[in-house]
Amino acid sequence: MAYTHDVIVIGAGAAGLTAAGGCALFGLEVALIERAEMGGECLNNGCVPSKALIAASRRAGAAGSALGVHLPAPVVDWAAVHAHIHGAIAAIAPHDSQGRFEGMGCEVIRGDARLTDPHSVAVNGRTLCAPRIVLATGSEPAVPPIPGLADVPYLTNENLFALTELPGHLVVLGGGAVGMEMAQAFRKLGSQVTLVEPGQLLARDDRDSVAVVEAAMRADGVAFVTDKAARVSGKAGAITVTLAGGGQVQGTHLLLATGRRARVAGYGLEQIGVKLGDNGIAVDARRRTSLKHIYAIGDCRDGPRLTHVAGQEGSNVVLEICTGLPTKVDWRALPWCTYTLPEVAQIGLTEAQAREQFGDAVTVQREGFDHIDRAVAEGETAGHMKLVLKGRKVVGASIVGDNAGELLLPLWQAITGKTGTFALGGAIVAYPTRSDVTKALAFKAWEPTVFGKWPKKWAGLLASLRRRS
Ligand SMILES: Cc1cc2nc3c(=O)[nH]c(=O)nc-3n(C[C@H](O)[C@H](O)[C@H](O)COP(=O)(O)OP(=O)(O)OC[C@H]3O[C@@H](n4cnc5c(N)ncnc54)[C@H](O)[C@@H]3O)c2cc1C
Ligand SMILES: NC(=O)c1ccc[n+]([C@@H]2O[C@H](COP(=O)([O-])OP(=O)(O)OC[C@H]3O[C@@H](n4cnc5c(N)ncnc54)[C@H](O)[C@@H]3O)[C@@H](O)[C@H]2O)c1
Repeated sequence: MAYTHDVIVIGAGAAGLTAAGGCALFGLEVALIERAEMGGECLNNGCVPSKALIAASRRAGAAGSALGVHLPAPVVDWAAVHAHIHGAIAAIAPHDSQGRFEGMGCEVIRGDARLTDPHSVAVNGRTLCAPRIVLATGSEPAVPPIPGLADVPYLTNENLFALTELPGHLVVLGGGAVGMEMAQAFRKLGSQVTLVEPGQLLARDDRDSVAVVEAAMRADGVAFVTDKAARVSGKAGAITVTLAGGGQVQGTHLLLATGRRARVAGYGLEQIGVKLGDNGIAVDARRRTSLKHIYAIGDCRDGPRLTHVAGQEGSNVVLEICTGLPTKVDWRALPWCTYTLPEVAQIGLTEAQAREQFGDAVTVQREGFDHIDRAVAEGETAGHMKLVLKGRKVVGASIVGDNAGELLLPLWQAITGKTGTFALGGAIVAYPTRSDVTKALAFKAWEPTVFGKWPKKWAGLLASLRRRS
C-alpha cells in the first residue's frame, strides 16, 4: 500500500493536538484533520470558557463585608462577562491554531474525516493512507431521554457560553463537575439556581470533601433537589421540570449537565470493525483499539474524560508510535479538580477506595485549613486535606479548599514514587503558604518514628552526658 503519511490524526482537541504535534516534532509525516474549531471542546466550550465564567463569578461573589472591608453589591454586566469569556478563548486560541501546528510540521486539513478501510481516511475528496491512525474525536453532551425535552429549548456546554442574557432562574440537571461548577458560578453572578441530581453530587470524589462544597453552595443560595427529571415542558423563559417523585421545579432556563457520550458514530468505525465499549471506543492499556494499528485517545474512548488525560494519552501514543516501544498509560496518580469555591481536588485513591483495596493497612491523616496560618490570615479556612496512606506511602489525597488544585503536584510525585512522605515532611516550605498543610500531613506519617522510643532514648542519653560535663 502506498502511504501518504506516517500518521493520520482525526480530531484537533487536546488529545489529537498532542498526538499530532508530538509525532511531527519527532519528524514523522502527520496529517491532522479537524472539521470544526481547532482546540476542540476544552478551548471552545469546555474548560476555558467555564473557568473564565467562574473567574467572573468569583469577583461578583466577593461583594459584601469581610475582613473589615465592605464591598457594595455587584453590578453584573452580562455582555462584558460574555466578552471576557470569549476574550479568554481568543487569547489561548493561537496555542491550538492551524498555523502553530503547521509550523511544527503537520499537514492540517479542515474537513470531515471518514475511515474507508483500516488504513485509509477520506477527507475533502482526498484519500489519505498511513500505517498508524489516531482517533481523537472527543465526546458530546449526553442528552437523557426525558419526555418533552425535544420540544423545549435547553442549554448544554455547546451553547451555554453563547447566552446573550444572564438567566433569571437556571435549572441544572446533573450534579457532576459541569453541573456543580456552573450552578455555583451562575448563582454568584445573580441567577437563581436549582440543581436536580438523583444520586450523589460529584460522585467520584471523597464524601467528606464534597460535603464542604455542598455546604458552601447552599450558603451561596443554590437549591439542591435530590430527584430525577421525569418530564420537561414549557417554552423559552418558562420551563417546568416534573420530577420522578412528583414535585416540580420551574425556571427560565434549563442546563443539561448529565454526562458525556463518546463521539463514535458516522465516520466509519463500524464498517472497518473497530470495537466499541459501553461509552466509547474499546482500548487496551496502550490505547490501541481492536485494530492494533489504530489508537483511540481522549474523550472518544471509554475512560476518564479530562483535558490532562487527553493530553497524557496523546503523549503516550507519540512515544509508542515514534519509538516503537510499547507504552502503557498509568492512572495510579490521576488528578482532577472541580473549580467550585472552595475547589475540590482528588488524586489517586479516595479513602473509601483505599480501604476497599488495602483494608487495615490504610491510615488517613487529616488537617483542616483552619489550622493553616495562611488560610486563617486570609479568612478562607473552609476545607481540609486528607492524605491517604498505606504504611508511610501516599496512595491518594483529597483536598477541599481555596486553590486546592494547586496543591496536587507534590502528591502526584509521592504516589508515583518520585518523592515520599519523608522528603515532603522535611521540605522547607515558604511561610505562610497553603503548602504547609502537605508538609504537616507528610510529617505526621513519620512523627511516631521521629519522636519514638529509640530517638527519645538517644536524646536522653546525650542530655544526661551534657548534664554531667
Ligand atoms: C463545561 C466543561 C468544562 C470542562 N472543564 C474541564 C476542566 O476544567 N478540566 C479538565 O481537565 N477537563 C474539563 N472538561 C473536559 C475536557 O473538555 C475534555 O475532556 C477534553 O476537551 C477532551 O479532549 P479531546 O481531544 O478528547 O476531545 P475534543 O476536544 O472534543 O476534540 C475532538 C475533536 O474532534 C473533532 N472531530 C470529531 N469527529 C471528527 C471527524 N470525523 N472529522 C474531523 N474532526 C472530527 C471535533 O470537531 C473536535 O474538535 C470540561 C468539559 C466541559 C463540557
Ligand atoms: N473541572 C473539571 O475537571 C471538569 C469540569 C467540567 C467537566 N468535566 C468533565 O466533563 C465530563 C462531563 O461532566 P458532567 O458533569 O456533565 O458529567 P458527570 O457524568 O460527571 O455527571 C452527570 C450527572 O448527571 C446526573 N444525571 C443523569 N441523568 C439525570 C437526570 N435525568 N436528571 C438529573 N440528573 C441526571 C448523573 O447522576 C450524574 O451525577 C466529565 O467527564 C468531567 O470529568 C471536568
